[in-house]
Amino acid sequence: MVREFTRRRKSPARALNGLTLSVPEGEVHGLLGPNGAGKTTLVRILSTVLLPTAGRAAVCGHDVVREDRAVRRLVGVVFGGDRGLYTRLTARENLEFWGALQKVPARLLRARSSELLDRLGLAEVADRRVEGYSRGMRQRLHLARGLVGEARVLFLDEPTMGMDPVAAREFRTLIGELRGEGRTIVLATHDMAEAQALCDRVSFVRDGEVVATRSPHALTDLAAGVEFDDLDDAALALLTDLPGVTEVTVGQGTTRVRTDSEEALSSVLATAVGQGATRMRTLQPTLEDVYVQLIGDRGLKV
Ligand SMILES: Nc1ncnc2c1ncn2[C@@H]1O[C@H](COP(=O)(O)OP(=O)(O)OP(=O)(O)O)[C@@H](O)[C@H]1O
Repeated sequence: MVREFTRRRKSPARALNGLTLSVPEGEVHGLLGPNGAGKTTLVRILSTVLLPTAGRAAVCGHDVVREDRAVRRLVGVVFGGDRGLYTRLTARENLEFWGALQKVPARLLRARSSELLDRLGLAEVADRRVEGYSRGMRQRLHLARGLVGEARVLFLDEPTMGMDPVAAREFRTLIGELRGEGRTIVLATHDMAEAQALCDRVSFVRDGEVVATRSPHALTDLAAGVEFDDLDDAALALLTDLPGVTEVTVGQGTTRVRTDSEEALSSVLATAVGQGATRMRTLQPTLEDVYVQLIGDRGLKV
């Protein structure tokens, strides 16, 4: 899929540059990538608020352009931060407003709003204006809003942004529950631990393209590495030249070698042992290591 934004006196900005992605029903799929990679643009197209410049996308078999009404009935969108809530209304009024827009019949809407407010721990404050809510409460209300139309597919764009750790953990538990109900969830996040904890698969997005899609477990294999205590220069030179070695760093008395596969890691181990290495530790890579390896440092600094 391609999406361009026209700019004054400049060539158009290409937010999506031939991005291809397929998410099976019931999966929690993470979108990871630096600022400006195109994650929000993708979520906006899939939730029908933005048209693609070229290419096609479908949600549960419905084309997001030709069958936008059907898609809107199926999806819920939850943005992080303060976007999209009416702060002068109460939580209940916000939900009833959004539900009415989604054409949920009035009686059902009242019952569903109460149920959601209860489920998300907002029952006691349901009739207070949202302007007095903490960020965590607002985020939970956002999630309720995404669910008021009984969405089968949820798009969450940095949903725990700015939440304190306890609120974020509670929120993740909720997302786990929603997954348990068989909903499909697409989660754009900058939080590696969050992606690792929640996602069945993650896609790394860079410059409007998907650079890799794997399970968090398989992705961390990508960045597999090992640390040696006692390597001489000859051994170092041999290791550096092995296929699949992506990084060799020498620190105080230790050498870290990272590879792009388990296979490459095996040949690193065999070579190092052949060169007399005796002390070694495997490095447990995190998604953050993979992110830096695939995307570079850029995204983490912003
Ligand atoms: N309405 C717009 N007008 C012009 N350019 C836009 C518009 N929306 C997005 N872009 C550009 O498209 C690119 C992708 O932006 P997008 O918001 O999709 O990235 P993102 O991956 O969600 O980033 P972040 O992590 O910061 O939310 C950026 O270069 C951005 O400047």
